[in-house]
Amino acid sequence: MIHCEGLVKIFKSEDIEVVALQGLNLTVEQGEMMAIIGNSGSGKSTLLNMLGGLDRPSAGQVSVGGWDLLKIRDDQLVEYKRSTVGFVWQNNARNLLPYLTALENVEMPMLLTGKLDRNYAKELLERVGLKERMHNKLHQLSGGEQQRVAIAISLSNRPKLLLADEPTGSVDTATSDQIMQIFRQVNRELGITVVIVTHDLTLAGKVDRVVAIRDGLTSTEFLKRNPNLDLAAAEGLGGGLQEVHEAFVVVDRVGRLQVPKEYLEAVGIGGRASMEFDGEKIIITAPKSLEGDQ
Ligand SMILES: Nc1ncnc2c1ncn2[C@@H]1O[C@H](COP(=O)(O)OP(=O)(O)OP(=O)(O)O)[C@@H](O)[C@H]1O
Repeated sequence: MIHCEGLVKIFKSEDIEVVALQGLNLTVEQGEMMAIIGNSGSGKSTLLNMLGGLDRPSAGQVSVGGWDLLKIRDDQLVEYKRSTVGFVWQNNARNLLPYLTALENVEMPMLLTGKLDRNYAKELLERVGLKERMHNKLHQLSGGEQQRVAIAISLSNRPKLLLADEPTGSVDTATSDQIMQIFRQVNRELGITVVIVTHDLTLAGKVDRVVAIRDGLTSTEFLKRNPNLDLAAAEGLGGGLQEVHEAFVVVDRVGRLQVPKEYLEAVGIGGRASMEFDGEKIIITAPKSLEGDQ
């Protein structure tokens, strides 16, 4: 569904250049539900904006569902956004119109694309558990309910890919669980690929695969130890990333990998390292010739 290779995004202003993505590789299979984690400034939102067609990459390869997002023309980009992706943000005010009802809010993007389907809009609101509230105005709904309307809106164009940027950032734990359950259902029942960007490690513990981004590159990948483990069981384990997942370092096609800074500092590696292969393990140490200087 998603394929990024050597993806680069550079922001340029007057005389400053920020390299937000430095050659990022990422593959997401159709029908996957996965999370992307990383510290503030690591490039998560930049990546999501590229995938959502909200911003253009500077270089590298990025394709989503057969669309080449580097070469895509502006008119094709409009079609891509209409037909392929749905977006959920932390700040749902960006998606919603307060003076309209929940149902009218879901119908609005359908009206704009000339594809009004009231029954489908109602079905989506039922899917997110708002059957009884669909005729309420937005300001009569709680923050969590509004976020669920935002999810229904993101599905109104029948996307193949749902992108969520900190979707539970401003709701309580119970609502956050409810939202994750909705994502899981949408993923399983409608076959929509779901990519969630988050800081929240307990949230990340509830998906099958987590990819960590550091300095605009994928660094570590966490895979669920037991893919059959359901959400409730994962919660019983604390739902944390380490309990549920096993961590792997990401090695790209040409053999590059990121060694965590703490490890490098602990063994005193600066600009160079020695590497040995003992037939089984690859051992990276501080350069032999410099050992005396450490
Ligand atoms: N429009 C922009 N112009 C200039 N620099 C930008 C722009 N957008 C992002 N950046 C820079 O790119 C880098 C990555 O930012 P990004 O927002 O993708 O990080 P993030 O991981 O999503 O962070 P957060 O979790 O705080 O949202 C940061 O150094 C940021 O300052």
